[in-house]
Amino acid sequence: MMLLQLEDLTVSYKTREGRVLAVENVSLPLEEKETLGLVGESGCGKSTMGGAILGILPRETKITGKALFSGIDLISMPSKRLRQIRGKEISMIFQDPMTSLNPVMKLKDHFLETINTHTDISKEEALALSERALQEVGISSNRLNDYPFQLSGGMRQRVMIALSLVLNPKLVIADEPTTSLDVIVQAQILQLLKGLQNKFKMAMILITHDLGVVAEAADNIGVMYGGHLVEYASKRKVYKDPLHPYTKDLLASVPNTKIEDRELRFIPGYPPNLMNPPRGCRYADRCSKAMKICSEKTPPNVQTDDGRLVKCWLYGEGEVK
Ligand SMILES: Nc1ncnc2c1ncn2[C@@H]1O[C@H](COP(=O)(O)OP(=O)(O)OP(=O)(O)O)[C@@H](O)[C@H]1O
Repeated sequence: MMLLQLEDLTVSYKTREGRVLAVENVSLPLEEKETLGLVGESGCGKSTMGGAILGILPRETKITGKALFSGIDLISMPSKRLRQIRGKEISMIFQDPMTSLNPVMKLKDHFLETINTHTDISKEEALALSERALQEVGISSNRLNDYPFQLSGGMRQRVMIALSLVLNPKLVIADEPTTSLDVIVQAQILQLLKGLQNKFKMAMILITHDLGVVAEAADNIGVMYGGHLVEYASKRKVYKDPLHPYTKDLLASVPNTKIEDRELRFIPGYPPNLMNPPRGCRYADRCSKAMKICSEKTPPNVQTDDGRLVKCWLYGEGEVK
């Protein structure tokens, strides 16, 4: 069943210098229990999409379009109702657990706060729930009396995961959950997340600039560039047969130990400034396949017969949106 459906999601930040069009006309589905990997270079709008779904962007941010969660639109929902959903049905894990954990609060108080916001169970029950959540992430329950600084980076991220799972959400949005960790800990955390996701049957949006992370964990992949969703497909199709020139270039720029004699390429140029985005395709000035129309008109969202989406003039008019 469909858990989340984004429809023409558009987000612009208000700044003193003008509007920043961080996300434009993004539509995509997310099924129950699915992992969607959202990838792209820094500044392409990935975190903004997560923030829009969670309703945690600055107040003056303009959001249009829909984010239908079990059929109910989160974007137009009153903030009080959204607060009830956030932390319970949809939870989040951020890159740096130190900024999300309160340094002067013991771990148990973090858990109690989350649980008390959403349920009216007794303190004993809440503590028992917290202990179980900690054990799920491989941390001994006697750590509940510790402060965040008493834990290593990897353990703090485990605590964040336990906190995000404690109320059994339907969706977890994980924004660069392993980026601040060293490689071995990264792999462990990713494995832990996948294991818990299977066990608790939740869906996950995994936001990352690291194609290695999504190769490991995602079912479907959304590739973002300059605020646009330029490609959306199953992981297998994205890796085996990418359609968008940006996806191809991105894959070619990833070191792959399995293909030893391949030449690694980097993508020359820079992503566009979203304060004043170029007309047409955002990738046109870096794209080796660019045609005249690419810098004149925004490409359509082309829906392929096998359920993929690509936003590129190379694939014709498609279903023009
Ligand atoms: N609070 C804000 N006010 C104004 N502009 C913002 C704000 N947050 C993000 N932006 C801008 O919105 C665009 C998208 O940023 P976003 O953080 O969503 O991208 P990202 O792909 O998640 O990148 P990163 O991985 O670096 O966080 C960027 O141009 C960024 O500068």
